[in-house]
Amino acid sequence: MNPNLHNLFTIAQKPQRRIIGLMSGTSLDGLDVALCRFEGSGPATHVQVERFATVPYPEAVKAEIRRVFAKSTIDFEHLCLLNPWIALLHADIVLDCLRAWKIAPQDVDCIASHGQTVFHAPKSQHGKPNFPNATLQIGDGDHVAVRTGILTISDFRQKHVAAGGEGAPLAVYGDYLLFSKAREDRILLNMGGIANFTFLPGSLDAGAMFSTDVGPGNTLLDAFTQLYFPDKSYDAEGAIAAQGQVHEPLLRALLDHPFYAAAFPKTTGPELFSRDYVVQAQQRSNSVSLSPADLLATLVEFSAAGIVASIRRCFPTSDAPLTIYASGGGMHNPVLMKTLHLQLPDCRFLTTHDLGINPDAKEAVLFAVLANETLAGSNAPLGSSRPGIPAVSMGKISFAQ
Ligand SMILES: Nc1ncnc2c1ncn2[C@@H]1O[C@H](COP(=O)(O)OP(=O)(O)OP(=O)(O)O)[C@@H](O)[C@H]1O
Ligand SMILES: CC(=O)N[C@H]1[C@@H]2OC[C@@H](O2)[C@@H](O)[C@@H]1O[C@H](C)C(=O)O
Repeated sequence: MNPNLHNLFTIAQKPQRRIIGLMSGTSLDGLDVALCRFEGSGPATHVQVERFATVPYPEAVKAEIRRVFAKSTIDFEHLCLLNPWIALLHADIVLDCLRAWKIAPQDVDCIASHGQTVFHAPKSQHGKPNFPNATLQIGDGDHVAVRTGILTISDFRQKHVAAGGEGAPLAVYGDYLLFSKAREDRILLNMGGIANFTFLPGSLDAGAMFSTDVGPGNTLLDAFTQLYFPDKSYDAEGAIAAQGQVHEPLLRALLDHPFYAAAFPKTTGPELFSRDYVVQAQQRSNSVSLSPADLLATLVEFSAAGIVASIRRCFPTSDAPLTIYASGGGMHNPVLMKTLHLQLPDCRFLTTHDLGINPDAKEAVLFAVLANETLAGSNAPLGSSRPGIPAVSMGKISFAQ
């Protein structure tokens, strides 16, 4: 047998596995690195996050990624160069973390590498009838594996698309395995660049659960903060937005898009929710000369409105109090959180910390869960398939040798 396959077989059969989950999201703030210890798989998955770090990207790295990120016209050579460059950057960050944590690479069984999304194009967004759903993540897995010497599973989204999904959100698979609870309906709300949520029914019925994007989380807040305040990458604590007033006509114009009426599950990205999107809404609502504070206040309200409307669509009346477990950078924005509290007064807000997972680490952990399933789980982590949520295992395997 090829020794690589023998090694894979051995890892798959171990009672415990150490997997590093890597996530670099749409905010381009840095790489999340979660060292996880797994026991079991499927509904019997038990995960402990042994170490976690967010390693911020230097401005120069952000600038390189921004040259291709969510743009329909790019320098193609630059995209080609970024594919291995990002992989090597991520590999070196892993090696640095392991050194700092005093853990040898040989003591890690696998890296689960999301890579960097550079373009997301579900059919609903690209609108070209002869082309399928598509999404592109770069940061080649072979480069991560060879540089670190650690077996790497990467490029998780392509199988989802190939099997009928939009390539996102993949959170539903991990959320179901880690956070479902009998007799308790749960919402797992992640507020990254894009906001999404997973509904986990207390019935544990795999056919009833789903996750969906709901619109922008922080992406527009970051984009306009960076435009007006070039020395800031985001509006820390919502300090600028807190000084502004919501402009209602602009808010209505922002919400006037077919994405909001489309059925669940659905996905989106900064390709749609861009500066242009806001400028066009400003033109339609005669609000082009809004102050930065009023614009940011309106954009916070816009993010909150997408989240609230989607949750209300699932739960128009709240017979029993619904618990929302928040994660992602938006939970650190008090203005956004206050708006959500006000508009969902019947919901109880906790964070995934209350479920044993650091909310900043959650997405990186979810990719480690997907890798654990690919190694040791079944072919169908959810046990049943529903439109847009195919029952498939995900990720491509790269051997280190
Ligand atoms: N203290 C804070 N105050 C306000 N906003 C914050 C704070 N901390 C983080 N954020 C916001 O969270 C963002 C980062 O969130 P996160 O890391 O969850 O995004 P991501 O994983 O890149 O996105 P996605 O989940 O869409 O891929 C920052 O860019 C910023 O907008
Ligand atoms: C194409 C892509 O990278 N989508 C991300 C993005 O960031 C948040 C939201 O948009 C979500 O759909 C997805 O990531 C999470 C981790 C997911 O797949 O569940």
